[in-house]
Amino acid sequence: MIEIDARQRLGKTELKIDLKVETKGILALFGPSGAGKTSILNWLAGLNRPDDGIIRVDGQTMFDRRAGIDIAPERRRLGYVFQEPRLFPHLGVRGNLLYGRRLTHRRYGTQESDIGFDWIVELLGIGGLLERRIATLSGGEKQRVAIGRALLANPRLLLMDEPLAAVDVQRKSEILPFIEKLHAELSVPIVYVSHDPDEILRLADQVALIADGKLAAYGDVESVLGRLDLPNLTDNAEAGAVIGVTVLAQDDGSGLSLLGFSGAAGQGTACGGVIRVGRLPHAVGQHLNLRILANNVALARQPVNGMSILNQLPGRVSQIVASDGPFVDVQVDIGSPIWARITRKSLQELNLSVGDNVIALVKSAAADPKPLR
Ligand SMILES: Nc1ncnc2c1ncn2[C@@H]1O[C@H](COP(=O)(O)OP(=O)(O)OP(=O)(O)O)[C@@H](O)[C@H]1O
Repeated sequence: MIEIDARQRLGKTELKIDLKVETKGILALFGPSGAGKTSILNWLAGLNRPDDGIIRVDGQTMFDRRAGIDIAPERRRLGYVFQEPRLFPHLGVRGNLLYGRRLTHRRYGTQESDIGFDWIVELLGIGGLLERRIATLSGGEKQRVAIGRALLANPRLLLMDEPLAAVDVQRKSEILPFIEKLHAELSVPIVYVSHDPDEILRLADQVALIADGKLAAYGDVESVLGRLDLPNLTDNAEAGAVIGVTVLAQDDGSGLSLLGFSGAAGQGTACGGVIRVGRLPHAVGQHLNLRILANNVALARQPVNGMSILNQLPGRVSQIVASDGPFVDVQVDIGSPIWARITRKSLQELNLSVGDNVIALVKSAAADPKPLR
């Protein structure tokens, strides 16, 4: 369990967080630049001290202002991966990796790290780099070595501060699968800072949305990324919904993938269905998180003939949220809730109310699924 109940004045921002979460899987700290995400990570690491409050990890008090407890960073048994890999230039790849392990042995007297050297090297795909000098590595390779070094110190918790922020798109797609593998194959829980909704969609189990120094929302990926007010609370995230789907089939003829989703039990509404999207590289049977942006969903009263949109999903209107301006957001329960952003004029012309049956029209190109573990 990670327990944070602390506050700190940081320039103009008052960072004040009350958060208790299970240390399990990946907790994402998500939010716009300057929201306070890194400062929270630094509270956990002991690199930054709250003005008041407590920080506990798995029952051990790391910081308690009033009790005068402030465990030194190196005694907290936390791994830290920074935006820029901070490797020792003189040690080489093997030397950097062994440094983490030696440190653990010296500090905690363990004979052998819980996490084996060979296994980590294989998991991170860095076997071919062991004898290389740090200066000869690409940004993505350096970051993988930095992750390996942090893990070989046998941390109880791995802190990652936007580890993909400093690498280009190509490298990002090279490193992401390794972080997914860490999650799948290691039991080390991770606190992962990011402002990128795609990374959150792909990696997170739980999301704490931080905005202006406060916890604006906390929950699973579906509930946090599915918030209508997401654009107001983040830099760039559009409003939309996240639904869990399974790859049902690959249609080579049409170049499309068929994704199945199931209905929410006991709601008496639609019982799930199939969404067609552009061909995905995933195997049949794989579970994915599919994010459908509200701007990519239209509504109709009846099934529509002679139209380019392939996905016509029957559902029922469950919420209508008006905002300033010409648009309204309509939530439709197609088995899972999705959002459609339509004009106020269309809402009037369709004469829609909560409880009405509608067809949600979802463009195949709109979907951007991310694998779930
Ligand atoms: N030592 C400090 N003194 C004054 N202000 C600070 C200090 N450290 C951070 N801040 C301010 O506190 C706020 C939160 O910073 P923090 O780096 O935690 O945000 P963040 O969400 O991680 O942002 P980013 O994604 O840009 O790294 C910012 O407004 C920052 O300028």
